[in-house]
Amino acid sequence: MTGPLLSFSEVTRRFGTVRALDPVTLTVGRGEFVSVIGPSGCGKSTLLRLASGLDEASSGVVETATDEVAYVFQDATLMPWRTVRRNVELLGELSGADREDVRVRAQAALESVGLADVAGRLPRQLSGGMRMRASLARALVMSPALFLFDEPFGALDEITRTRLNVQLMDLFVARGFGALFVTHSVEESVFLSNRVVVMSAGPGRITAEFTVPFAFPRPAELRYTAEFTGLAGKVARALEDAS
Ligand SMILES: Nc1ncnc2c1ncn2[C@@H]1O[C@H](COP(=O)(O)OP(=O)(O)OP(=O)(O)O)[C@@H](O)[C@H]1O
Repeated sequence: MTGPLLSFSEVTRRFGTVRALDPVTLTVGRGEFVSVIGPSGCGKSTLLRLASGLDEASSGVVETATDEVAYVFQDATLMPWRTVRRNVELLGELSGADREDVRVRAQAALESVGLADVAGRLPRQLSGGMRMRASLARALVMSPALFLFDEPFGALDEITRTRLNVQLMDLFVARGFGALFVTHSVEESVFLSNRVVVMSAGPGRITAEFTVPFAFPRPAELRYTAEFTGLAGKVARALEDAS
């Protein structure tokens, strides 16, 4: 299939008198990782809700070229009484897929996020980073074509976050999904993305867009190179201008 996986064409969203989004035009291609960065309240979560169908645009058109969409939140939202494995199997179970097939896919997803050894534990027996990896594995079971991420690593410490960035990038390279990734971290956005979109608030609109030229897979050390810090500096300046 050709054409973008996700597209916003001149999309606005109003809540009463609040203009949450001014016309926003944005696409995510197949196998493309796009980050959205912007000050609090600029409409990032609104964009994701529109993309997922949880909310409707006031005007303009939102189109997704796939039904296989996964939504990953900052809160891992695991069921506390289910083991990690049973949590990871949950979406497969709910989809009515064959039990054995779900078990095999869950095992593969657990292995791909490095949680196979702790699959028998309950969520409260995991660290915050492990819980987020379990949340990712649960989404991966459905092999989504499009991932929507709402600040998935925002609550984690810097070292864990950096590790999970590398792990997510590896998954992106291996699985080739498209992603719309909301973050407050400039470094994270540049490290993960093909493209970084900067939004400003009041009303939310796109004020800058950067193409990230580094080839995948990207080594963690990329962050310390002059090319990386130079581009991150440009994104940071655009973010300051937007705030
Ligand atoms: N259901 C709603 N009712 C009224 N106003 C809303 C609603 N949802 C969002 N808004 C408003 O729309 C604007 C954008 O909100 P949104 O949550 O998309 O911002 P955000 O960029 O994700 O913020 P943050 O970075 O703080 O999570 C804000 O002004 C917010 O108050």
